[in-house]
Amino acid sequence: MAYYWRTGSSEMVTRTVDLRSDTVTKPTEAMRAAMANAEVDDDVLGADPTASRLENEMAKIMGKEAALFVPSGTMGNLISVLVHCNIRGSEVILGDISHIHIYENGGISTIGGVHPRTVKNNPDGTMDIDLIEAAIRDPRGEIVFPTTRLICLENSQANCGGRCLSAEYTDKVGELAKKHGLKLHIDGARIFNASVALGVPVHRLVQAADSVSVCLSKGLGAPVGSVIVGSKSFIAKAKILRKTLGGGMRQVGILCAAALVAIQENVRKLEDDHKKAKVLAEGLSQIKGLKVDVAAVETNIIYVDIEGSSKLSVEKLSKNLEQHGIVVMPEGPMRFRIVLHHQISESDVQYTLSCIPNYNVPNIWKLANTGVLYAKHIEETYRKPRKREEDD
Ligand SMILES: Cc1ncc(COP(=O)(O)O)c(C=O)c1O
Ligand SMILES: C[C@@H](O)[C@H](N)C(=O)O
Repeated sequence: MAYYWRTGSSEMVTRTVDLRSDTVTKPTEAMRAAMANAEVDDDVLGADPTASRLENEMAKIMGKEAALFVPSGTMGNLISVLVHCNIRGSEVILGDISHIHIYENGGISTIGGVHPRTVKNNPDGTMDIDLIEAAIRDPRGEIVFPTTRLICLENSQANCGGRCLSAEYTDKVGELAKKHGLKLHIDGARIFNASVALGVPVHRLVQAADSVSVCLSKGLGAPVGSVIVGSKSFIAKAKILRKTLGGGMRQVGILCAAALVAIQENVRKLEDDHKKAKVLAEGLSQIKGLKVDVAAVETNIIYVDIEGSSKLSVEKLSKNLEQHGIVVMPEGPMRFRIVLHHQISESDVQYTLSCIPNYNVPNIWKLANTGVLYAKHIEETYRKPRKREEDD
């Protein structure tokens, strides 16, 4: 949605700063060109050549034997859990605020008949390893207990604010899984964000995992899709389940072509997303009535709490921001979420801050030493009609 914001003069300024999620990016010109020229074939009857290229590329990058393109991260997680837990009465251990448990309609249970066993997510995105071990069912109790078959991690952990799980922590969970004959799946919707933030290659971060679901449509900026990676035999079973769920698609190379561009062009932009998130979090933390844990902002996600004493509310603040063309994701009456992505520029960050009530502009100077644009530039930038920006 484009918003009109009347400036002091007669011009109208059209500007949208969409901070709801990193799923909102629009395909770049390069992605659109790749889609238009994609080599395609029927990916159900055989193999779409562009889909195969993407799958081979992703398997290599993630250090796994094979990969499979799927329409969404939700389907990627569902397929992975159901392949690992293909026996009735299976149970999966996962975080109590993990995406699989909170935002996927309970699909592992409603469709897969898999029982979730939650362990509390710590603020840093981890689950205590001793609590994971304590949650593993004792096989001697089989007459009353489900059977634990899988542990799921999420890296970065979105509901904890995009916190990153280290390779060492993941390895420890992997060792625990092996010790008990379990499998390990990682919801790696934003695994590339974690990799860049930690300075650890993705294949190292997921080394201990039997399967990973990687979103192409988030920070990587592809218009659609995810990829699951794992062993050849895992992917063979996943492919059948994908078809069962209706995820087998025909000339899917059109979507995979954009994803290949995303991998080539956007991984290198993630560090900037994280920097902008930090600057924005820093600026927000200085605003009376808002609470932000700046230190906890490790990647591209910021959670903002409105203090009870403040006259602000999420409803009021969102309305105010929307009048300036800025959209955020409400997470409750006094909490909202902001997610940075490659189509949010540094000046968008400063513009957002300058549109928040109680924000005293001089603070921007304080932020200036973080290499952020000056208030004057904002004045110039937002006071004249802007050209349509394709690739910010
Ligand atoms: C951590 C995490 N996992 C999985 C998903 C599901 O991805 P999708 O929206 O493509 O189904 C999301 C959502 O965006 C997510 O944030
Ligand atoms: C809302 C949630 O489902 C989505 N994964 C996001 O982060 O935007």
